[in-house]
Amino acid sequence: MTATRVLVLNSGSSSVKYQLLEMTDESRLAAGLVERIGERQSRLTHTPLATGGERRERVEEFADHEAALRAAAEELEADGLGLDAPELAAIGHRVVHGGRSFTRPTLVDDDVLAEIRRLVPVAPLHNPANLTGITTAQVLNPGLPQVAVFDTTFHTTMPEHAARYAIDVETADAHRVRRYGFHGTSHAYVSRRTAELLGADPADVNVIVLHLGNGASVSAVRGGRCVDTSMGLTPLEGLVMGTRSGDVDPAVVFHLVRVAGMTVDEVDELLNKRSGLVGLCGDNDMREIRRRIEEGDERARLAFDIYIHRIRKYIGAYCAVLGRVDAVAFTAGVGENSPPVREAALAGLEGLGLAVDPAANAAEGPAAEGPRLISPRGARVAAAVVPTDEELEIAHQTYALVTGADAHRTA
Ligand SMILES: Nc1ncnc2c1ncn2[C@@H]1O[C@H](COP(=O)(O)OP(=O)(O)O)[C@@H](O)[C@H]1O
Ligand SMILES: CC(=O)OP(=O)(O)O
Ligand SMILES: [Mg+2]
Repeated sequence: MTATRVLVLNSGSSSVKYQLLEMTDESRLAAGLVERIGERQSRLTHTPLATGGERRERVEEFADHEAALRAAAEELEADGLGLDAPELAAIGHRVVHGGRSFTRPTLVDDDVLAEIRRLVPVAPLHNPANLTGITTAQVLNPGLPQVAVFDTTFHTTMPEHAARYAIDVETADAHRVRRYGFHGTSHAYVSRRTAELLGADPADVNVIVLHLGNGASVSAVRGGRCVDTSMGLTPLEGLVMGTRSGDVDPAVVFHLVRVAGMTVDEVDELLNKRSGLVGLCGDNDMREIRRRIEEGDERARLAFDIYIHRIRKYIGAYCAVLGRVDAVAFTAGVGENSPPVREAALAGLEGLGLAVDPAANAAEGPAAEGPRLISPRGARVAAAVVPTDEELEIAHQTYALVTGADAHRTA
């Protein structure tokens, strides 16, 4: 029997998303999510898509990522899709930080694991979870190929003038301090799909991709290659995010340590977990923030305005970086689902050739599924909503590596 299936694991700081894909037709056989890992009431939801069965839910304590993955494996097993099924060709893992070591998807061995572990200090919320995903899967099926697909890979094409910080070169190099960028799998996939939406070859298209999820980043993509992105040494730089501050004057850190008496770890926690939208208004879910704004809540309004202002600054900056922009693409949880964010991000930018068609932007139901344009006919720069699919992209990369096939093109 030929093994044509790939299991994809996307382990986040407190959640694991997984999907089992049949690569011959790109169908999804099962999908699931374990949330609130480490809390008393973790929740697993599992949808057995192959059988058309009912969605199942388990609310219980999953103390860590290993427990969460074992539970996910049990659910797959219950559908006859366990990790020892002969149809399974490999497991593809999202790994957030690959430093400069990994410029392509990589088959995991002990050296690869050691390198991912070495990078934990620059992705403390993400790489430990990714490592646990790999080591747990290795225990569950020791013979199965495990492939690491890195968030940083797509950004390794950034030129030195975009990737370097203007700090002493020897110090920076000694400690590998530079801009790496993240969400690369999403930026790669969405920029390619945007070119397809325009009916153009990705090599001929310049795109600004706005990945607006809980973590958020923007990239400037010229002819299919990343030339700049907003995240840096770690996923903290750039846009205002759900709980992360994005750009601040680095002296804020010295000030809080010297004047407020905080420890470096406390400042780290402040900027990563108690800042961004949650720090500004107490909520990080854009739906809730919009609801509060409708009720006249001033703190929610200001948080929204700060969030949008930062996005607009990056759009302007990346117009200058690219020189010619063909499209601005919105993706991820907020980018795909929030018409007010898209409208506010592009309002008044006609001078840059950007505009939003209100009806297309607000469309709901079947008209709002899949990649679509939201700019008016004849706009100089296309504005688009292009749903990301990190899992499909990771599955492609993984399958290509283990079968020796070409990873693309996707549908
Ligand atoms: N219908 C919606 N309207 C507005 N925002 C939404 C909607 N659905 C999801 N979101 C936003 O998307 C975020 C999650 O985005 P997602 O890309 O799934 O993030 P992550 O992968 O980082 O967990 C939520 O926190 C919420 O702010
Ligand atoms: C790198 C990063 O920020 O990832 P996420 O959005 O999944 O937190
Ligand atoms: Mg995400």
